[in-house]
Amino acid sequence: MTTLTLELLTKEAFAPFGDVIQIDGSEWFPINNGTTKRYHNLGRVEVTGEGGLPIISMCRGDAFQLPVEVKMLERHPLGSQAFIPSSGAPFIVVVAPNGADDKPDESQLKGFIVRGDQGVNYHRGTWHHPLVTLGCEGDFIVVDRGGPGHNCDEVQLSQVYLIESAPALA
Ligand SMILES: NC(=O)N[C@@H](O)C(=O)O
Ligand code: NI
Repeated sequence: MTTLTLELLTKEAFAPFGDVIQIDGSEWFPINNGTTKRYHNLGRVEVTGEGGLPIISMCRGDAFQLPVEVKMLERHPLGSQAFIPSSGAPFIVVVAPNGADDKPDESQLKGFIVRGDQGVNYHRGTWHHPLVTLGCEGDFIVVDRGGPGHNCDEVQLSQVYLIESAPALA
């Protein structure tokens, strides 16, 4: 068993894996006669494959408590997948680049603690752990691919990675 240390989520650190959907630090322009700030194009929705279409869903994640065991990762080969908190719950994101064997490169496994005002948009094919809402139940808006075809590869990791702590959230 190996300890996985979480880091705070930043756009830069997450860039190889996807987009960070947040207002803080993002550019905006005025719309609606100046009464609304539009934070435009914070994430790229990708949909491929015959009959695929972008859909909007919601998820209610159970409250996980530390320590959290990471035993598997998944990826969606046909589309991106975004999780945007709608109830302000923090969550844990675990990602890995693809390895030469077309499985997660565990040597580059990364874990992030995500504030309840940050969302993530996994690029198509990014290896990630399913939703882990931390400390309380959490509601999320999910934007991903609907339609026919196989769109979820799951892989058991070579060992269990243990998340025992998380940095304090600002
Ligand atoms: N399938 C689904 O809605 N969620 C998972 O893909 C996940 O990443 O949590
Ligand atoms: Ni997923």
